[in-house]
Amino acid sequence: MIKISVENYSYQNKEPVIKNINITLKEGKITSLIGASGCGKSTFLRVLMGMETGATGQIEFKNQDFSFQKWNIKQKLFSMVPQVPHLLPWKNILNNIIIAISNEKVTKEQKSKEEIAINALKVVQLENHKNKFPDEISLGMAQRVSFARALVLDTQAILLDEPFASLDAHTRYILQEWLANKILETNKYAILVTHDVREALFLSEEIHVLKGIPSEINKTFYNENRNEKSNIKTEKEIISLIGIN
Ligand SMILES: Nc1ncnc2c1ncn2[C@@H]1O[C@H](COP(=O)(O)OP(=O)(O)OP(=O)(O)O)[C@@H](O)[C@H]1O
Repeated sequence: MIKISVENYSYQNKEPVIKNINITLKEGKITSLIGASGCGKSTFLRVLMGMETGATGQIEFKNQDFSFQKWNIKQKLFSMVPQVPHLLPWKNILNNIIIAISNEKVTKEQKSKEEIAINALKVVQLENHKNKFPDEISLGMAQRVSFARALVLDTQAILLDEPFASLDAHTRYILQEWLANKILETNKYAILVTHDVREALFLSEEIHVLKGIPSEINKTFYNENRNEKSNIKTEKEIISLIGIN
């Protein structure tokens, strides 16, 4: 498991945005964070990515403690799938993946960066489209490239910042199922930030509802039967807790 504790984070000495968010990620499972717009969900992921510095708290993984004071963008624990794919329009799909590992060292025994990237494209079933450019593929395909870019880094955990929000219902459903299976098969850890209560109930076994600024965990739901359709009562309770900021 990965134990995460963000005690405090504020932007440029302003009021704190996050206060005492403690969560534990479990292998092969997706943990969801849900909360009103502006409550600090993306900030939380950015702190974990090392994109925002100055947070206090720590991360514990395999009996090793990592303090946020020493945390930075070069950490190998987390990679992120953002809300929109942010592909480089002048590079083809393959090179959009390769660039994600451009700073990684490839040892003699390892495969070439191209092979690593092609394997990631196979996982998202896009290897036949590797020579296409971002404007030649659909949004759903671009989002799969974005998943491949996170997978290629082979980090322990994947942070998902509303990755399905801009997709049509059909593509969203297919990618959601695919994602849940991938996390399970590869024994990775994952955090999903979403506004969509049904998505959280469909994909995750633990759902934390955040509230307030600075945001704190208001309530945690344990959703052991995540695939069951009988979640309407829980769905209504979560919606009533989210409120607005
Ligand atoms: N770069 C920044 N500098 C200063 N304040 C920021 C910055 N980014 C976000 N904030 C503030 O931090 C708070 C949390 O923002 P954040 O984007 O993390 O919320 P969120 O829960 O992800 O919102 P949404 O669901 O709308 O994406 C907000 O009050 C926002 O205005």
